[in-house]
Amino acid sequence: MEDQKNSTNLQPESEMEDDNNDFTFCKVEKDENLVSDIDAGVENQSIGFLWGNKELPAKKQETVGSLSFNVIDTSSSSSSSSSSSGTAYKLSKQVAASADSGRAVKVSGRKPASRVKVPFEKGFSQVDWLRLTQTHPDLAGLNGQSNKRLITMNEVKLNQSEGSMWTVLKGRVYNLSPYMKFHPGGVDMLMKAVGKDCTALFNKYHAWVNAEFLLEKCLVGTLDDSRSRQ
Ligand code: HEM
Repeated sequence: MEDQKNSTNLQPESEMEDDNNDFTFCKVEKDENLVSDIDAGVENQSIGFLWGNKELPAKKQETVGSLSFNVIDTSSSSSSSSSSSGTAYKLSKQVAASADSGRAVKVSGRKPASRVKVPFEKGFSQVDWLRLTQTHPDLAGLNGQSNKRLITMNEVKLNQSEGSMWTVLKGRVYNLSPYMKFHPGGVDMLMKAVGKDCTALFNKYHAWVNAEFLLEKCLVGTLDDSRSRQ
C-alpha cells in the first residue's frame, strides 16, 4: 500500500489527471483472454467483487503489473483498495475492454443463465453419442411403431420411467433416456425436461444447440397439441 502511494507521488500531477495516457498504454498491453473473461460475465459483477478477487493466475498478474499501477493511481475510487496486483489486474481488464471498444465500461445488472458443463464419463462424449446414434437400432424405443404418429401431452407425461423418458421439444416428442448420460449439461439438468415441454428451458440454456440432429434417432412422434389443449 505504501509502495502504491510512493509510486503515485513519483508522477507529476499534470500526468496523473490525464487518464488517456494510461488508456493508450493499456491498449498496447491488451491480452485477448482478459476481454473474453469480461464477455463471459465478469462485467456483470460489481466492481467491489472484482477487487476482492485474490486468486488470479500468477502469469496474468505479471503481465499487467506495472501498467496497472498507473490505472489505479489515476482512478478516483482507488483509495479503498489494499490489494495491488489483484486490483490492478481487474482494472486493467476493464480499461483494456473500454479502450478496445471505444466506449465506457458498462456494469450491467443482467445475470446470465448459469452454464456449467459436466465432465463426461468415459465413453459418454458427444462423439460417443454420435457413434451410438449410427449403430443402435432403436434409440427411441419404438419397437416397430412409426415415429410419425401424433402424441398427446398426456402420453408424454406417462413416459417418465427408465428407458422411456419423453420430452417435447419444438413440437416434437423425443425419448431422452438414451441421451441422459451424454448430455453435456448433466443428467440432473436433462431430467428437468422429462414428462414435459422443455422448449423454453432448452432455449434458455442453449438455443444454438442442434437438437433436431442430435436427437434424430430418439424421435418418438409429433406433439398433438390440438388434443392436449382440450
Ligand atoms: C432436450 C434436449 C437437449 C439437448 C439435445 C441438449 C444438448 C446439449 C448440448 C449439445 C450441450 C453442449 C452445448 C455447448 O457445448 O455449447 C448442452 C449443455 C447444457 N445443457 Fe443441454 N440439452 C438439452 C436439454 C437441456 C435442458 C432441458 C436443460 C436445462 C434444464 C439443459 C441444460 C444444459 C446446460 C446447463 C448445459 C451446460 C452448459 C452449456 O453448454 O450451455 N439442456 N446441452
